[in-house]
Amino acid sequence: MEKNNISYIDLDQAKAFKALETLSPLSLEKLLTTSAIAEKTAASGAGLSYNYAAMPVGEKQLELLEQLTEEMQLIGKFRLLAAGGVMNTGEKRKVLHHLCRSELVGKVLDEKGQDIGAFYREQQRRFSDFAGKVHAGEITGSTGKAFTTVLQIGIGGSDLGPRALYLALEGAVEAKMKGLFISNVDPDDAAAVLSGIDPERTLFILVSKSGTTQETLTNRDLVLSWLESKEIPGLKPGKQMVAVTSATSPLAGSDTLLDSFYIDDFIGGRYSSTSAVGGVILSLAFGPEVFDRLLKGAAETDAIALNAPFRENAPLLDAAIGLYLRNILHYPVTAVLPYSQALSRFPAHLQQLDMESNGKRVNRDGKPLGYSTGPVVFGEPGTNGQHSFYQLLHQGTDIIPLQFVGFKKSQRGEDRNDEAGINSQRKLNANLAAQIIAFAKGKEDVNPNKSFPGGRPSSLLVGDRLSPEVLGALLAHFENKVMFQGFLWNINSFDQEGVQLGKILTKKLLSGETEDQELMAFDTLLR
Ligand SMILES: O=P(O)(O)OC[C@H]1O[C@H](O)[C@H](O)[C@@H](O)[C@@H]1O
Repeated sequence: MEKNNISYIDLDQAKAFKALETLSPLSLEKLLTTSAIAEKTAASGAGLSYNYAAMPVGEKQLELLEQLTEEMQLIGKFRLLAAGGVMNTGEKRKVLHHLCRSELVGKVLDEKGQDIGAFYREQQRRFSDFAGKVHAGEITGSTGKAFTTVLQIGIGGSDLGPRALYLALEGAVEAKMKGLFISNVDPDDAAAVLSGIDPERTLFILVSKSGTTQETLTNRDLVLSWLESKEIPGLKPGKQMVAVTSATSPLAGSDTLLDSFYIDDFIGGRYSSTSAVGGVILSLAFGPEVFDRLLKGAAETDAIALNAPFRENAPLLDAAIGLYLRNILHYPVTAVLPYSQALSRFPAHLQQLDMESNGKRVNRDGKPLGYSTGPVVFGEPGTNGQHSFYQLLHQGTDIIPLQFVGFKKSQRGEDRNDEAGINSQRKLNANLAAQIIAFAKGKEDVNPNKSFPGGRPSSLLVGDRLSPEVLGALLAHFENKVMFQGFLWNINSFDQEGVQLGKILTKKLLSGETEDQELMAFDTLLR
């Protein structure tokens, strides 16, 4: 037992988990009733609700899952994390992305006694003030023209979350600036984006927490050279750019740039969308007040995740049921299917959030695990996915649990009734409801090729409309679900050693230091 009365045991040592393993699986068809649909629901933030009536868990499973969350002390671990506990055991760091939204359990001080939350709020005040001055024309491009476009240069957590949130907000609120993104080191990415912008009116945001990421530094240099190449009188490339980085990075304190905004090492890349990493572009593109609304929604979900009892705690329930699917029913894959085109890049963000957090094979102390951990995550918006991979989901040989997301209203409210008086939003959600039932119940047919096995589980997160608050809640729902599952697997969800080897081999190859014959042979194929 460590201090704070928190103990860390592997999942397969938990009594409740062993008891879960003894239960026989339940028939989804028997569990799925209209009363279950009415009752098996829990709240997340900003009015989001999580329905798990089409998941294969009955009363006994839910009781044992609740016991498991208590035995593994999930809430105590969350409280410890939010209070500044060193929960990133691989890098010996605190994990403080929640602090960007609220002081969930009060102030958090660093080793020098500084208030870390105050630092985050000061940075938010700075970039909010900066955005206001850009919108007012008080801050312009180096040739005196107003900025109309904001272009983020970053990759991984410095791109996926911010890009997903930008696209999700485009239809929710009036944009003040056009947002664009360059991430891949593939020169065609930058060339395609740069071909469509006005260099004098584009503000570049260079985002790299470490300040050392090869793709981002390469694209920074490419953009600065591109600006130089335009030979526009008076244009100073560095003064068309701001940086977002950690105070310890080589990019910190650059005086060649227009300004810099900071995060610290306690904000992990895939958890950084509610820090300056997402906040600068979202405040410039939509206004600081919109970013504030997003933070408010996320804070509501954080509070539910920390304080609500199990059956009323959507992130905790979602995490526990996901554990059951992964470690009792042994499903290695899950799909997140948002029935909202605005969330087109949200599954891509969740791939990094979930798979980079929980794609681990040793526990938080480095001991190899004897059970499965993070699932493969994929997804596309509905209804498009129905015309792509739903064949496998319905009639394939493997069961893939599904996580649907839906909204009662469209964002823009621009719709049309057809001759039967049915509008597009109604058709979108009728498809969603129909898919849940088709997956769960299936359909028998004398022709095996036309029969649907059913028994394919799904959950549904539903909100009224995808507003900034609901988007913040959705983001925090999955961040907290991933965190809780990491606690259940007793792993460190907050470092990412698995991405280092590829980088090392690339660096050796490019510097001519490698002696790996096979690596050089493949490199030759590509030159
Ligand atoms: O923000 P940066 O330091 O440039 O890192 C960008 C990304 O690259 C790393 O390889 C990690 O896998 C990600 O977690 C991180 O978000």
